[in-house]
Amino acid sequence: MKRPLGGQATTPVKKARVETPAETSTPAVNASTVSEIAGSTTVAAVADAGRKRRPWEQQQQSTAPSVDAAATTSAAAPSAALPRQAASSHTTKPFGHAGRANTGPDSRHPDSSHGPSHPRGGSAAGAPATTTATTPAAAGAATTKQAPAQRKPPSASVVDGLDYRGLDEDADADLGGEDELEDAEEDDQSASGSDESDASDEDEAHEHDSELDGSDNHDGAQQARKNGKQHSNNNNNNALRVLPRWLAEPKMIQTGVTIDDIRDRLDPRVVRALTKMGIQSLFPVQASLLPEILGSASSAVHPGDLCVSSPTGSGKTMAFAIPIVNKLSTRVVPRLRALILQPTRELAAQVKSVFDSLAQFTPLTTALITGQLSLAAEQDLLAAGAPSRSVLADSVLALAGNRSSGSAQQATPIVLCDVVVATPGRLVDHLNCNPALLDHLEYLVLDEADRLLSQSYSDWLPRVLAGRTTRHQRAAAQSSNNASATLAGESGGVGSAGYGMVNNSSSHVRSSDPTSEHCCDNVCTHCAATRVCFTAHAAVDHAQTPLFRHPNQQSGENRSTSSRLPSVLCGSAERDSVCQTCCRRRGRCSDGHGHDGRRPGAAV
Ligand SMILES: Nc1ncnc2c1ncn2[C@@H]1O[C@H](COP(=O)(O)OP(=O)(O)OP(=O)(O)O)[C@@H](O)[C@H]1O
Repeated sequence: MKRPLGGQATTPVKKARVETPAETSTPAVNASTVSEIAGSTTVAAVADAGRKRRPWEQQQQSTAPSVDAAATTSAAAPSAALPRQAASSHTTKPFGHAGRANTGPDSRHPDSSHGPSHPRGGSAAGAPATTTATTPAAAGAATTKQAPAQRKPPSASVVDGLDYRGLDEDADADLGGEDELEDAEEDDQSASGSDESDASDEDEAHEHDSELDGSDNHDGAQQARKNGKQHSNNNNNNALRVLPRWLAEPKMIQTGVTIDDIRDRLDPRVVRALTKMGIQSLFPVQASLLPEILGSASSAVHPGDLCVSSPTGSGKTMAFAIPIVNKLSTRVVPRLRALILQPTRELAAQVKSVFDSLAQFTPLTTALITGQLSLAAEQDLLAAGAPSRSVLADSVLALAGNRSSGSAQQATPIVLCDVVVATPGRLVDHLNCNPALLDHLEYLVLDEADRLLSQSYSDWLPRVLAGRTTRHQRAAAQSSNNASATLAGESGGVGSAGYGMVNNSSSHVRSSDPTSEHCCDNVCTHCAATRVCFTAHAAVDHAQTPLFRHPNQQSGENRSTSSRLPSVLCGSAERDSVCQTCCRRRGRCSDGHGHDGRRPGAAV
């Protein structure tokens, strides 16, 4: 019974494809993209509806359309093969355009909060369901002029759940901002017309839905802009801004960086270890960090504090382990120069194995201090570096004059391992036994920093800072050269005078100033791949914690010159793989995780 209609509808579709290749490419893309979401059956309905309008559209251009003609055309759209829902939509909508608008967005967005604005089934009499369709002439014009343009952007932009129409169409007007985050916030405010608290789930969903519901309005806004009279940023943002700028325009970093690209800055023994480990190219977080850190190390300018936040498994451990091993591999006298703190024993053991692998061709040793052994046994590890190196340890101790070779006890044990991976509680135990434990510390890594700082037991942090202070004061008192004078003037430097990098304040601002854009450059990495923001905005949060503040530093002191702790700070947890500043500003995490807006480390 419906077969003739269906047959009539099918034929023009194929003809349309042949006659206008440029136009047929758009429905083809539309069908393929929608099919991923709506399924092939619905796609056929959508595609057929679009194509079957063409004969009618041509008629619309030559003669004034009537409601009857439109109804007849739309009634011809569904074929017997179409699903009931699709057929119903086309039957009740007087115009193919309205029918498609009802079917398309609904099928693309299962949650479809805009559904009520397009009542499913409409009126039995075929009353227009949208404003566009209430005036036949206007509807005809809109259909013939807007249908091809309208199909392309929504289907291409929403298929992955993201909308980039603003980028494609308004790049000239929207890309002028300097502070992306601030711009995004302003955009949000201008779009919603209210304060930050309005940028909640509901508001964002409303924005999105409004964008999709008002596809006709969207086209109208496009047309208005093309007329050139309403070309202002505000209007564009109101019409097209769906995603915040920081999410729609992630910073892109160079990919495909290989070990060969940084080979000249790596110790050959480290390269050999990496090759043996099967690492040939760098993960994005490594490609972003390693050139920065290694370059600074080779030029004897310390990179300063770094705060990195990236998802679990993205390669952060290597990102800080490679430069540390590379730098320490040339040391002469073994001393504890790198301390990596982990929230759990298991994580500590994993990181130790990474350091062992990386340093396997170097004399560096790594000790695991997690409380799994007795305190005395761990002290032996620290003193010997490794059991196999006890002879060397004795020799060095003898040279140092701390004890004669073979003596049973020492007053102040010297730590001869180069790297210590510890849990905070056990570290404090050792600090109690040996206040000079961190005397030679150059690198402090707080891995999983948010977990470390959120632990109820956080006494370790002032103890570590106190250890730095002791060393700092001792260096200032014992030496009067420039380096130590600089140390005395700097609050927070734990680097020894021999390291020679804490006295170049200008070079420190670049990466130790958590508010600088360069800091963002250092750590904004995976956004493009994961569509989540984990930028250096988090660094601002971390920097506001006491972690970066020297005990003698006043709260109002300039952070860029005070946070001279030569460290690489990697903080991450799955919950915090989204920029927390953005979370607070948006009222939620962009990945759907809840966030209480509490500053990381606030409990400290
Ligand atoms: N450049 C690389 N090439 C190949 N594999 C790598 C590379 N970097 C790291 N890996 C591997 O990827 C895995 C995850 O790396 P890693 O543990 O460093 O990630 P992570 O971000 O530190 O994770 P977590 O947040 O759990 O600490 C490890 O098995 C590691 O060996």
